Order: sequence, then structure tokens, then C-alpha cells
Amino acid sequence: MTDSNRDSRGDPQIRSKQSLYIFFTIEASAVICSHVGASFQRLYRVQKLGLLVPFSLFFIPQYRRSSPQKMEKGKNSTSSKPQANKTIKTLYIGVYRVLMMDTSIFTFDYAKWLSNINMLFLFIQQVYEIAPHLVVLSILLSVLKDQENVVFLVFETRILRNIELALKEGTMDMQAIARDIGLRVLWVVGAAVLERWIATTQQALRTRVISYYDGKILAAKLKTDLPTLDENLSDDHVGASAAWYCLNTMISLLAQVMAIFSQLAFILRIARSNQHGLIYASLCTVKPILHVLLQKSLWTIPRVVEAIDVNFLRMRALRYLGENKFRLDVISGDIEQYIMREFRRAQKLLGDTPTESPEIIDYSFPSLNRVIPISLTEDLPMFYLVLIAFLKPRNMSLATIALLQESSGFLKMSFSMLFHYVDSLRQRVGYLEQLFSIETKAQAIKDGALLYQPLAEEKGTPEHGLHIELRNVSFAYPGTKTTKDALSDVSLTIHPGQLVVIVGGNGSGKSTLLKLLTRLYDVNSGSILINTKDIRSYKLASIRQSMATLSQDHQLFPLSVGENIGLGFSDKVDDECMIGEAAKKGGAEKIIQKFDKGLETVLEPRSVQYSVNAKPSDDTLLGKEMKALEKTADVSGGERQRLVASRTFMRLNSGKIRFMAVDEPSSALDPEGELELFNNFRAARQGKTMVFITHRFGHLTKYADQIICMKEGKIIEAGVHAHLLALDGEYAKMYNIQAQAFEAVATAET
Ligand SMILES: Nc1ncnc2c1ncn2[C@@H]1O[C@H](COP(=O)(O)OP(=O)(O)OP(=O)(O)O)[C@@H](O)[C@H]1O
Repeated sequence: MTDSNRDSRGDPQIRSKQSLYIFFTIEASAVICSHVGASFQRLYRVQKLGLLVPFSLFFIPQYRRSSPQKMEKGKNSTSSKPQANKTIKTLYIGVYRVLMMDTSIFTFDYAKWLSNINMLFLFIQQVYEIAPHLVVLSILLSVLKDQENVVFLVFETRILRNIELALKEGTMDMQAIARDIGLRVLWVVGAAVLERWIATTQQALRTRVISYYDGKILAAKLKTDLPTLDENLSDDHVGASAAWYCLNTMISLLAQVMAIFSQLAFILRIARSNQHGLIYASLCTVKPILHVLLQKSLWTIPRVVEAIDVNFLRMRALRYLGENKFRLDVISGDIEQYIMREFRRAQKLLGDTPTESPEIIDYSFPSLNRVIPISLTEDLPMFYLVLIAFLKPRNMSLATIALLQESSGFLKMSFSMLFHYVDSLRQRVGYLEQLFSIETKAQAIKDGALLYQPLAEEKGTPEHGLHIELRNVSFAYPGTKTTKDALSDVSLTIHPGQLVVIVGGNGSGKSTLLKLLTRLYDVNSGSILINTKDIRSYKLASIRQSMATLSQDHQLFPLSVGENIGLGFSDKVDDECMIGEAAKKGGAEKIIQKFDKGLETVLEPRSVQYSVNAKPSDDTLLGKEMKALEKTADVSGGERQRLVASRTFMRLNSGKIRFMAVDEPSSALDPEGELELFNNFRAARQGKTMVFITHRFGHLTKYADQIICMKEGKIIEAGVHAHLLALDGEYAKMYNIQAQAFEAVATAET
């Protein structure tokens, strides 16, 4: 029998090769099946299509969409709009519509990466400045902690090599084994202590970072002007914790990278042959590299997101009705049943459509076209080991194979942690970007350079107030959906020291006019001159220091009563005497006397109080403690207006006020309070130009030097009371309606 005819099944070498082939084939098919199976399973979860998913479904979008019927009218198109060589892609994810630039997965946006790197660099600098020691300590401890697996492998190598030697030579170095076990126990105890130390360090670092960025967010929000607020999407979701999560992820990522380096070094060392070790270690890195290159997360793409599912929006609106501010309306209107019925109806129509943010949905269901090839590369190191064992079976010992397998297991784990951190860093960088952009957001109202100056003719004489001139002013609110301007072609002159009353129907543009005079908004066309100079040329702080405003939109602060009034002139916020005087003029004196703590009383405190399984009615110590907790000091609508008016009187104490704008400050005041308030304002008139907006004509119009009557954004009449009555136009009509009401009462009484 020739060699070629010999039964190959009898040759042990060939048999072992065959079994390796079989093993290799089974292993490869198992891996492919498991990935494809997992992918189908994922697809099944996403699309809910049943067990038999046609293969073609790989290529359909992987998010459950809101059906077009549920979308608001006009918002269900999925078109791509061309825009300067690029197109806008519209994705419907859950209840959201996401608009983004349509870029291929291989597009690498260098500019974006560069700006992100710059931002991270700046961020690290800031964090280092606020807590240098904590940052360094936190990094060192985390890096040390993540070396745990390699240290474990080092101990295991020593023990395994000892066992291998013992199996080969029949003797065991008990002393060496005892020493290694002892060292390992020491390391375990040390690692536990290390973990505790990390927790303490990170807690302190977290508090410091969050409070620092809280301060920055507050500063940015405080300087945001009204047009910027109107034009931009809400920033409310941006919080300081984004900064902490970003820092924490960066530290974890760094620690994990260091751990991976040491694990790769370990693999190189135990593979003995540098070439095999290098190939094995390189194969271990294929998956993470592909993951980073191919996986494109929504977090990194500039996008505009809008919730468009009508049922989701309806549920949100109805859920909002559960808030305390609507309690009165809900109870008195007996609409609880209606709200619940509508909520359930919307809930049913919404079905299982995901409502989480599109970024989170996108993260949970990454693209299968990318996930499958990436996942298939995971087992390359294992295939390589099989190949080496097949080609050069004597090249490796059992202990080496076991250690390589174990170390690649750790490496896989480290890499999966690394993916996780890379993905979360993408997400965190997105949030950090929003945090930084709040800070650097350009304000719509640009500052000027001029400092406020009295008119040339007034220099050296007591001031009379601002001279104001409007020349063909037109204005529409930013982002407004109406086609009509709020003010259109308005021209007007107010002389220094005049008392001007603006009247007109709802929506006629009265408040808008005051907002432009106080530069809360800028005109769209025309100009406003203050003391003959364009209002936009003045330094904002300087011109605002010369103005005091009071409107029904002004709110109480969640601070003490003293601060609520005193902040009208913040330099004297602690001057109780001045505050008392302002409270008297604003009609708030009696309100303050009502409170046990007087000026110290905190109105609408932002306290954090909650109880779990404890009620104030409980006859327990906890119940008593609950009763003793601070309660909100509530005030009526009229009392609120009196306190806010007192703040304006406090502002007049600065001595710098040359213009006062008062918009409907007395809607909730009793007649006596209203009369008193107007008289007090008139008494403070010296050296100021005053503009009042009112629907109630009685008290002010007869004192007015000029009455301006507005309709649909235009000035239709102007003059003094007698002149306008004689005109018998719009002003006379409004005046007569109010006068008739009193005349009718008088006639009925006689
Ligand atoms: N922040 C805003 N954004 C968009 N439009 C606004 C805004 N504020 C007012 N408007 C619109 O501008 C127009 C003028 O409003 P304005 O508040 O000046 O009227 P008003 O005369 O003060 O009315 P009222 O007597 O009811 O207070 C109205 O059509 C109003 O709907």
C-alpha cells in the first residue's frame, strides 16, 4: 500500500489535523450563527416582526417610528433638502423628528473633532484649576485600580508555571506558591481599601465640579437677554452634572486605556514568541478599532430635535396639569376625570412608541449593518490560537494557552468597557458642548460704548429726566408666528420730565413700546433716541441704571421679604430703614407686619422637603418633626403687586433714575391701594420722565402731559385729556365706556 493509499483515518497526525479542522469549522459557524442570531433577535426586538424576519429587513431603518397620521400636519416628510453641497437628513426616532446633516459613515469631520478636543482641553484646564489635587489623585487611584486584572494575571502566571513545573518534574516549590498566594491576598485587601479611597475622592471632586458649573450656568442664564431667550431652543435640560459625568468618563477611559496597555504587554510577554504575541495582541485590537471607526453615534452629529407625536405631546400637556399650580383650576373645575380619560386615550394611541430621547434610542439600537461586521471580528484572537495550535502544536504550553485565553478574556472585558466609555464620552461631550455653548452664547442685544449723560442744556442744573424720541419704529418679536408687526412705523417725542400715559386695547402694542424704551428688545427698523443719541450706542449697564420699571410681569423672588424689596437698590439691600420707607410707599408695610419673622420671612422658598412613610398627622416623633418644617409664606395677588411696587420705590433711592416705566401695576389692587400707589409715584416724579400704561383712566390721565392712544401697533391719537375727548375718537370712546359705568351706578343710587 502506497502512502497515498494509506487510510488517513489511521494517522494520528492527520487525525489531529482533521479534528482541528472540524473544531475550527464548528467554532467559526457557531460564532457566525450566534452573531447573526443575536442580530435577528435585536431586529426582532426593534421591529416586533415575529420570529421569521426576512433578511431584507437588515436594510430598513431600525427605529420604530411614529406613524405619519400621528405626526402633526406638514411634519411627516422624510425628504432630504440640499444645502450648500450637503443635504439635510430627516430621521423619525420614536416620537421625535431629528434633522441632521447627511454625511456618510466614513466622513470624518476634522473641524468638529478639533473643536471638541479644544473644548475638552479647556474643560480639563478649568477642572484642574478648581481641584488640582483631587483631579490628580482621582486619576492615579483609578489607573491603579484598573490594573487589578493584570496583577491577578501576574499572580496566576506564577502559580500556573509552578504547577506546570511540578507536573513535569514531580516537585513543587511550596514556598514560592505560599508567597504568591500571600501577595495575592494582600493585593485583594489593598484593592478594597483603594476602592473606598476612590469613592471618597470622587465624591469630593464631584461636589466641587458640579457647584462650579452650577455657578457658570447661573451666570450665563442671568445674562441672557429676552430676544436671545425667544430665539433659542430651551436650555433647561443642560445641567452641571454633565460636566461631572464627562470628567468621570474621561478618567475611567484613561484608566481603561492604561489597563489595556498593560494587558497587551502581558500578552506579549507570555506568548514568548514575539511574533505570535504581537499578532495575537494586534488581533485583540481589531474590534475596538473598527468600533471606533464605524460606529457613528447620534451624540456626535449636529442636530435639531423636535417631538412631533401628537399623542406624546398631548400626554405631556396633560401630565403638566398634575402640577401644584393647576390644583385650584383642576379641583374647582372638576376636570380630573376628563384629564385622566384624555391621558389614557393618548397613552393608548401612543402604544409602544419609544419616548426616550432619540440619542438614547439610537444608542440602544445601533445600526446592524455596522454592528455585525464589528462583532464578527471579536473572535479573531481565538481563531489565531487554533491556527497556531494546528500549525505548530509544540510551540505553546498548556499554561500559556490557558493564560492567553484568560488574558484575552480580560482584554475583551476591558475593551467592552472601553467601548462603553468611548460611547458615553461621545454622549457626554455632546452635553458638555451644550453646557459650554450656554456660556458663550452670543446675546442679541449688543452693548454700546457711551455712558449715560444728561442733556447738554441741563448740565449744571437739576435734571428733568430723559428726552425720548422714536423715529418710524417697527418691531416684531423674534420667532413670532404672526404676520403683523407688534409695532409698526411709530414716531413719538417725550420731553424731559413729562408724565405720559399710554392707553389702548389688548394687544395694541403698549407693553411692547415700553420694552423697546427700556431696551429689553431692539427695534427692527427706525430708531429710538435717548437724550438725542441712539439707545443702542449706550452702555447697557449705564442706561439701565437710569431707568426703573414696574409691570405686572414682575415676580417675587424666592428670597426674604427684605431682599425682595431691597434688591431694587442692591447696594442698600441691608438698609432696613430705606426698605421700610419703600415698603410704605409701595403699600406693603402692613403685609410685612403680618409675618412672624418680618423682613426675614422667606417667600416661596425653594426648600427640599419630602417624607417617606411618614405623615404630619402621625402621632410619632417624625410626625412632630414634619409639622415643624418650614412652610411657604403665601401672599395674595394684590399683596404681591404691593411688594413688587415697593421694590421699584427702593430703586428710586439710587438717585440715578431719570426714566420710570410703569405697566399696569395695579390690576390686583383695591381702589384705595391703587390711588395711593399712583399718588406716591407722582410724588416721586421730580427729575424723571414717567410713562404709565393703564386700562383704568381715572387717576392718571387728568395729570398726563401727553396721552398716547394705540391700536393695532400704531399710535392713532395723541394729546392731553381735554383735547382727546374733544376729538371724540378712540380715546373718548374708551373713556366714556368707563365713565358711563360710574354714571349708571350714580343714577341708580339717586
Ligand atoms: N413675547 C412675545 N412674543 C411674541 N409676540 C408677542 C410677545 N409679547 C407680545 N406679543 C404680541 O405683540 C402684540 C402687542 O402686544 P403687547 O403686549 O405690546 O400689547 P398690549 O397693548 O400691552 O396688550 P395688553 O393690554 O393686553 O397688555 C400682540 O399682538 C401680542 O400678541
